[in-house]
Amino acid sequence: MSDVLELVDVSVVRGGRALVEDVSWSVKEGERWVILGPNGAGKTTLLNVASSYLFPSSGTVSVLSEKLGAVDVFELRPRIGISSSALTDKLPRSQTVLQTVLTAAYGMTAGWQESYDTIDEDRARAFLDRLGMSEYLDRKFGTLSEGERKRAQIARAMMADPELLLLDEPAAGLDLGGREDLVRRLGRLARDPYAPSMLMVTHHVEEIPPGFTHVLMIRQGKVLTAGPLETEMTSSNLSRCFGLPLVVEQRGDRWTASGLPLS
Ligand SMILES: Nc1ncnc2c1ncn2[C@@H]1O[C@H](COP(=O)(O)OP(=O)(O)OP(=O)(O)O)[C@@H](O)[C@H]1O
Repeated sequence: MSDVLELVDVSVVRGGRALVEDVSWSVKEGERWVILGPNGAGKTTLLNVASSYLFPSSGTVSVLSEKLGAVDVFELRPRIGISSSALTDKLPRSQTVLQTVLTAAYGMTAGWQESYDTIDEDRARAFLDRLGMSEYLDRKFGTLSEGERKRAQIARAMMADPELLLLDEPAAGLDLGGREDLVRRLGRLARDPYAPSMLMVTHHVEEIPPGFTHVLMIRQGKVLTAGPLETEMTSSNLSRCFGLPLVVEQRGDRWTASGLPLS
């Protein structure tokens, strides 16, 4: 299996402070990773490195077998699909949902032409359908609810046919139904052998879709553990990660966690 991501001794320093420190991490083709950690732990920083938008202060990074610093990032970035609230904020609110997804095929955030290839339009419709957004094609992106926006963004990230899909807190702000709907759809994607390798940042083990294979836990910029979910997703690791006693359980193909009662 080839390397999708290889970080060796990576640190990102800003204002004299390490946001992530000495991170070594390897992601192989086909793996689906969840990145867990408390607020400010460095999860988004890691994702920004993986997306090639942030270069490390020290250490080496290879993304899709290309070494950062030795590759033209403008050729690398179209191979990576990103769904994040930072990107949502850049998408024009007055564009339709269909246009919002279609523009991704051309590496743009805004539409600049009136007509698109039928084949691209068909793909955009198919991705939106897969995310349960068929009824929203002509709606203005800015009028969507939080959950609808998230689903449209994931369809958009898939549009460029990425080899690596990065999801930054895709279920944040969703109600219980919206979360469960999204987790099921992401689970279907995760189990699709033709789907790209996936990295997903979250705060909650309940949001880990079925079919995800690995977990990286990070705290204060340092990796606590990285490996298969079945061996690394333990109460002890999760308690160290979030800094309080937690019990994690697997129920079927989902995870739940809760704090121990105060004595
Ligand atoms: N450009 C910057 N300069 C200085 N500090 C920064 C910069 N960007 C991020 N940080 C800090 O780095 C730390 C890690 O940030 P990051 O966004 O990676 O954390 P996170 O784990 O994604 O957090 P959250 O769960 O709250 O989204 C935070 O303390 C943040 O304030």
